[in-house]
Amino acid sequence: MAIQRTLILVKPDGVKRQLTGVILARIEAKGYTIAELKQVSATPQMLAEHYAEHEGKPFYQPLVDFMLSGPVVAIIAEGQNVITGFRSLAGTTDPTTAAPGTIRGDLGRDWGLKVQQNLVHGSDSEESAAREIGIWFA
Ligand SMILES: Nc1ncnc2c1ncn2[C@@H]1O[C@H](COP(=O)(O)OP(=O)(O)OP(=O)(O)O)[C@@H](O)[C@H]1O
Repeated sequence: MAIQRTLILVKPDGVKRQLTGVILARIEAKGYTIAELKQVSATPQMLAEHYAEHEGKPFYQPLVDFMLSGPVVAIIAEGQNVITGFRSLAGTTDPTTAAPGTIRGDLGRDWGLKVQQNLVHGSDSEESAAREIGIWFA
């Protein structure tokens, strides 16, 4: 498997809870390289592109509003199988049931939080990674 690049976001809940460093440490400890890193305030236009596949779903607008609620940290990570590997490191979408040992499983808290407050995003395919890197690192 060739070296891949993926787009990772530390979502506004992760930034507000000051977990950016912990999340970066887990990415680096896995052996992935941080190729690019920046804090960004997303725009509605960026989020419309990023979440285009979810447009029309009931959670779409709450998700967009949440992603506009504070800065995010955008990361390009590189490594062998990093696309699938990071999603495995992140854990399943819902932090309340994500496995221990994963970012969402260990750091997601049951505060009656919404599913969208799941700390991180990671691209799900090479096509998504290329598209999303274009949005966040235009
Ligand atoms: N049922 C839901 N209710 C509220 N928010 C949701 C729901 N399903 C998904 N989301 C939000 O939309 C995001 C994108 O959904 P998707 O199904 O692509 O999840 P994912 O692949 O686990 O997460 P991501 O793409 O952010 O890494 C999720 O990370 C979550 O923040």
